Amino acid sequence: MKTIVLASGSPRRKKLLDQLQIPFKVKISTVEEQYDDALAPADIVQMLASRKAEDVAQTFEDALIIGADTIVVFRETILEKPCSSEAARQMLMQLSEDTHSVVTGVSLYKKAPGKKSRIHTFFEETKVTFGNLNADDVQRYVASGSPMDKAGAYGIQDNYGSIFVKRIEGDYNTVVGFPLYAFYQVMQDFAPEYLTAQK
Ligand SMILES: Cc1cn([C@H]2C[C@H](O)[C@@H](COP(=O)(O)OP(=O)(O)OP(=O)(O)O)O2)c(=O)[nH]c1=O
Repeated sequence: MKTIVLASGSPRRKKLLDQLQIPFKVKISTVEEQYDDALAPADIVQMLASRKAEDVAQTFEDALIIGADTIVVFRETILEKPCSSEAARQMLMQLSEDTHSVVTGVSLYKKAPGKKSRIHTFFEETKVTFGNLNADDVQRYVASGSPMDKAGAYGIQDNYGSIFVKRIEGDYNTVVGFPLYAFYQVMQDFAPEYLTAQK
């Protein structure tokens, strides 16, 4: 039986994929998120997304495996998940009153018995502009613990986190970690059998 597998431990990605109302499993990949800093952001997220999908694909025979990765880029520097509360506070203050990019890569790995495996990887970018951040608001948000598992130290969907965002240009869901619109477009072309099989 054909299975869709989300190769991600991110609850936000699971929630977004749930919105398509197609059944899927979750299996978290164990790949280390390492990359060469000299690579372009789009190449980094696509490489990591495909590694996550390939890793999880090893345990399935007839499946579509989906990997994803998100990074924040500010003035050509990549901001990952903060390593401490202080790092989170500094990251957020750095983003105040300025525009940064959130880049998410998604990789679809299709495996079927007797057929050659196929992989399709793409990325989406959304520009996010923060307003003038108040130190007390940042402190309160950092104290909530929420920034710690998020690239750039914020979640646009979070309580407090959302009040920093003045404007975005691009798909909101790319910032949350899974560009649902682009994903559905790609699915119709690359893996329509996984959409029809579930209807
Ligand atoms: C900027 C931003 C990031 N994020 C999240 C998306 C990602 O989950 C996380 C970036 O880390 P990722 O390494 O992309 O993903 P992950 O470690 O959470 O999960 P996995 O590797 O198993 O797929 O930051 C938000 O939830 N909201 C935001 O506004």
